[in-house]
Amino acid sequence: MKIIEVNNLTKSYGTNHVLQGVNFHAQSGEIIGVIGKNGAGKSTFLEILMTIKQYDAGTVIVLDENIASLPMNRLEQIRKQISVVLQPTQFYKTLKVEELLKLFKAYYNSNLDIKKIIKEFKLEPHRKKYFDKLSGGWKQIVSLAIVFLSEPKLLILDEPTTGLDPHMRNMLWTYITDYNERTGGTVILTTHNMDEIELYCDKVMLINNGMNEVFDTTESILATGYKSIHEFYLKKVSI
Ligand SMILES: Nc1ncnc2c1ncn2[C@@H]1O[C@H](COP(=O)(O)OP(=O)(O)OP(=O)(O)O)[C@@H](O)[C@H]1O
Repeated sequence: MKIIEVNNLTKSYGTNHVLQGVNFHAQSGEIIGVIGKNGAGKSTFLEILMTIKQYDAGTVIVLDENIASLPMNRLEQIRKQISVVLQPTQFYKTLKVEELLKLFKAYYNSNLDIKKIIKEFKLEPHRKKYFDKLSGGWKQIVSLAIVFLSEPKLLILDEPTTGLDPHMRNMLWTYITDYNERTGGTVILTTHNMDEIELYCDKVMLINNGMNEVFDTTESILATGYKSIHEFYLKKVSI
């Protein structure tokens, strides 16, 4: 199955030509990091893959379907197989963490054990707290725990580790890699943390000047002589 295939993708906001011919593909089971400087177009690219943002030209195939020509009911079926990190909303104010997880477990018809999720995401001390009263990092952790409840085929995460302390980052990556090994699910994410790309991603796409300047395995990039992905990034991208 073609999880994702993107050819010659372009997207402009007025005269700001953000994506100018991006080519990208993701196979089942891959973990791919999308990198680039602030404003490079990473979130725009991910939102197009999530099928929530219009694009100007090119082909975008998600889970074997060309999303340009799909009727709304088919698009909805595709969206059900994709998980994205939910933004905290007003709606969560009235719910405690455990209640929220139970609600989404029912919504996703998930077989996962809430107690296990609470343990794995280190949420025991917070399970009876109102979501709204949590710190930003813990809200992020709860949002991520909800994402995994759906056991998606394709997981799209925009800067999932931003704002998390080192232990929580480590926990999240353990969970992502475990999910990936267990279910064969594909993960596409953005991060500004090059160590995470080097440690955990199979492939990396660098968006620079609107193009996928590099799209390769982290191993191949390092084999060309860079000491680290961090060094690769600094040498490739100018301020
Ligand atoms: N809805 C929008 N309307 C107009 N311009 C937008 C819109 N969304 C994004 N942009 C612009 O498109 C460019 C790319 O933004 P995007 O958020 O995709 O970049 P990014 O690589 O994710 O950046 P960052 O690393 O800072 O999060 C920026 O110049 C931004 O100002």
